[in-house]
Amino acid sequence: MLSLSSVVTRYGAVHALNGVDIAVPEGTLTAVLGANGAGKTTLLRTISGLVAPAAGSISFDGTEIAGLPADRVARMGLGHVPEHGGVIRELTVRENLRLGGLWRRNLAFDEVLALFPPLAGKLGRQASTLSGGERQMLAIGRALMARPRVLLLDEPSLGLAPLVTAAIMRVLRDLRDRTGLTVLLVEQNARSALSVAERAYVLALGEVALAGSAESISAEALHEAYLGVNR
Ligand SMILES: Nc1ncnc2c1ncn2[C@@H]1O[C@H](COP(=O)(O)OP(=O)(O)OP(=O)(O)O)[C@@H](O)[C@H]1O
Repeated sequence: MLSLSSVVTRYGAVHALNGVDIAVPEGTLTAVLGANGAGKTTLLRTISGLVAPAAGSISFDGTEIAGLPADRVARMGLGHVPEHGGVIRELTVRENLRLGGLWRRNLAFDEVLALFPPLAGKLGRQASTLSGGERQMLAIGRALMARPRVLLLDEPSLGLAPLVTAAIMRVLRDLRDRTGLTVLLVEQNARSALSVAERAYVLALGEVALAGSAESISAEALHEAYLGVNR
């Protein structure tokens, strides 16, 4: 459904992505792991049109989307939850959710609240008063309001306690299982991501250092790929 081929993204002289090939099959949860600076955020920003790749191809449902503006990519059905969620703290939970579905007639309000019960009782609360976990739920909920076909998630576990992270991962798994949503999950928290993903890629210095089914990626191989051993 979504596939990247030989994608290169540069910031000036820095090659943040250096010829990346990644395939995200429809209805699956694919994880991209890697250390700080490996290129994970750049990968999602390149897919969603926030930065244009210098080379390579990104195909979404057979359409070439590399370099298209972010609003067009979003309307095609790619929802992006940025690092730290991008929730607007001054707005209420309800207002944040409404913003996510602004250009959709058929809002997914009740479905989103059913997925994240803690938000249902706090619709009138300012987002700044939420806990870290609730804010991440709101960020994911806001992206779901636009009824995306693919959800791109940038480190949803960042700064969250293990139990809260586990709850978020369960929601992602349920979404995939019940609605067939396709998810590309970028994480430093390899253990959490591998517990719900079918396939995983490990990025190191802008390149895919390791790829395979989630079960096939051993702790040792992960460690080596993170540390750049044998490179
Ligand atoms: N706007 C920018 N200008 C210049 N260099 C950048 C910019 N954004 C990222 N980089 C560099 O590109 C490389 C990849 O960064 P990126 O943020 O994609 O990695 P990451 O894996 O998401 O790391 P993190 O987990 O810290 O967010 C790093 O070397 C980073 O310093």
